[in-house]
Amino acid sequence: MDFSNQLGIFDQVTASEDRLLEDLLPDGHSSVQVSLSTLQAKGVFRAIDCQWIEQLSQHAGENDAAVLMAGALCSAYLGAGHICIDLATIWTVPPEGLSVADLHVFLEKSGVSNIQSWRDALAKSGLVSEAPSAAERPMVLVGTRLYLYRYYQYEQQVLNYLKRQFDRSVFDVDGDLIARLFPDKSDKVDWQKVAVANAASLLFSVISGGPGTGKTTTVTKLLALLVAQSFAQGKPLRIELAAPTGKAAARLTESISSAKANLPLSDEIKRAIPEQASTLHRLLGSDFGRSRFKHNKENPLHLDVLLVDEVSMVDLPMMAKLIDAMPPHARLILLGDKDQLASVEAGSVLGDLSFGIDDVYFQPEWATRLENLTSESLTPFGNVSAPPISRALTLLRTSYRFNENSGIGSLAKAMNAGDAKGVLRCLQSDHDDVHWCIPEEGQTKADIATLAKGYDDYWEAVRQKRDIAQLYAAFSRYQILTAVRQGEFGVEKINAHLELYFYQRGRVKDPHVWYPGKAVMLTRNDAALGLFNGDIGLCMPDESQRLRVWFMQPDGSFTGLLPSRLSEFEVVFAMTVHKSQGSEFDRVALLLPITPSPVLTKELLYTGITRAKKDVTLWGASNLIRSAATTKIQRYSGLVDALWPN
Ligand SMILES: Nc1ncnc2c1ncn2[C@@H]1O[C@H](COP(=O)(O)OP(=O)(O)OP(=O)(O)O)[C@@H](O)[C@H]1O
Repeated sequence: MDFSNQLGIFDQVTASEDRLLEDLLPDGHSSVQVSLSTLQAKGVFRAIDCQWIEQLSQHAGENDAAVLMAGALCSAYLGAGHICIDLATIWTVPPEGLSVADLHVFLEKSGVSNIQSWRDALAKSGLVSEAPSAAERPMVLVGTRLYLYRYYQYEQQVLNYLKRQFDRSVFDVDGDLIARLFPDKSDKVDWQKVAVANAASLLFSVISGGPGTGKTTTVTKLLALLVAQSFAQGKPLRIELAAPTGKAAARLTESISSAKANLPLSDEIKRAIPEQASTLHRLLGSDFGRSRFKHNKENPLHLDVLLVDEVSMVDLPMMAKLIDAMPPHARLILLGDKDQLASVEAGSVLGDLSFGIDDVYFQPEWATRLENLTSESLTPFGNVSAPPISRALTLLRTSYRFNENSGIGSLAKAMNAGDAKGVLRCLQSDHDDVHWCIPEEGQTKADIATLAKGYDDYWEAVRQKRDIAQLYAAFSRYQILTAVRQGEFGVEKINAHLELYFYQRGRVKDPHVWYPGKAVMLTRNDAALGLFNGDIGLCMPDESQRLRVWFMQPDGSFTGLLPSRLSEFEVVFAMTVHKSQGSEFDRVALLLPITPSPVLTKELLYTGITRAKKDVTLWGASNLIRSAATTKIQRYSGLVDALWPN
């Protein structure tokens, strides 16, 4: 039951005052229920967290407030993207909306006087198993970390897979072929070449890099090397390409096919490198509505090599299921930008895997092996304290899209480094490709007319009834990105204002119905239509003048659907930065709210800025930009400690 609805005044109370509220609640409710309801009203817990705890206490008979409070925190943190909670961390870094003092009052009321007593209560509970016990209980305790059982299992699946890879033997790699693929020599280390030699040596590898660092170029050469080696051995490879969203899959298809054209290899080898990428859901055989995929340990994927792009968007459950479905002999190559926002759902797998890679390179003997294969000077990068995971990782460190003088490149670099002064300096400089719009004193609304201007070309294409491919191209050249969903500067209001503005300018006849040029984004996967959350559709008449919503397929073709067939979607002249992951646009307008928000982090701004290929305009006040640049997202999991022990 949601007690907080009965007591709106909870919003106002602090932990020390909520004792009074016990008198207001119906008889028979314990102080833990009061605390949970108070914390729900404060936004620390969601209704679902409290319901879960109520079930645990009613059906499993758990009455220990220390356990129930920890369970609710575990559930709430999962909702915020964490895989687990750490009792020791929470003790000093309380959840958003609570002071340390308040948290301690709540915990004391739950019988917790220190971290050890909290841990002891959990260890004693019948609801908690203590690792390495395999007992299946709702929660698992590992040191001071507490997991919901299923998430502990996901993490273990990933860790066990990685540990198996660390023990595997290393493949022979054709160094001459690598030299052919990378004919150019320079004084600096060619990290693309190193990445190819590294990934070709292993069954599991990660290639990470910022925008334009040549991830696709590199991986296309890697696939070429693997194909050429397999031809030499007379064993053709089954290669599959995948990405988390339809858009990202379409982009991977496009980039692989253009990168292939430049390969200095025979047509036979080029033909054997596939171009067609699918979504991870489709690859695994999504059984929409069920959490289990058709492909799993019992029914593994039929492939020898799997390349997954945009891995920063892959959450922990999806990664665990993917790994589960990999045949033991097959190679898994993960590609992505470790510094981008983590997945919408729980975990930050790519960030955790590549946690120390900025500073830690390879174990010395591995650096020597790669040096022999590539003729690159890698000895200086040998590091005795590099953990086994470091062997699987290569970071591409040079951007070929943004040179030293590029505004976007410099802005992204400063943001990524958390260098607030550098960010502001870059915004104030006279780079052609970076613009800064500062809200005026007292401004409460976004400047819709200026934001809308970026769509002039698109509306012209709509007016001229250009074909859908041209329309799509025009739409993809510009995008307004918002940091938040709600409020005057949130995506919902901005889209509503934009539609109204387009209506007032005569571009839209009636914004309340479907109209030519309406742009929508699906907000749910739709198995029947073969469409995915995040897919973008543009409304235009077909040959018989019936309005249809056109979606681009991963192969670049278009499917037109009657608008009535779409159920869950939203207008997408503006989209959130989260939804823009996996896409790039020539020009981006990145709109920040005018009041501080916890979502304003360096990862969010970095992701938004790097969606722009040619031009970015940042709308926001300097204090918010400064604070975002120095705020880093932290997602708790056990992966970093397990993989990067030093
Ligand atoms: N070693 C190189 N030398 C010169 N140009 C390169 C090199 N590697 C990549 N490029 C060029 O840089 C651009 C970006 O390369 P690529 O698309 O492979 O990067 P990416 O990291 O996949 O980019 P994205 O940010 O779009 O994911 C392409 O035009 C590519 O041809």
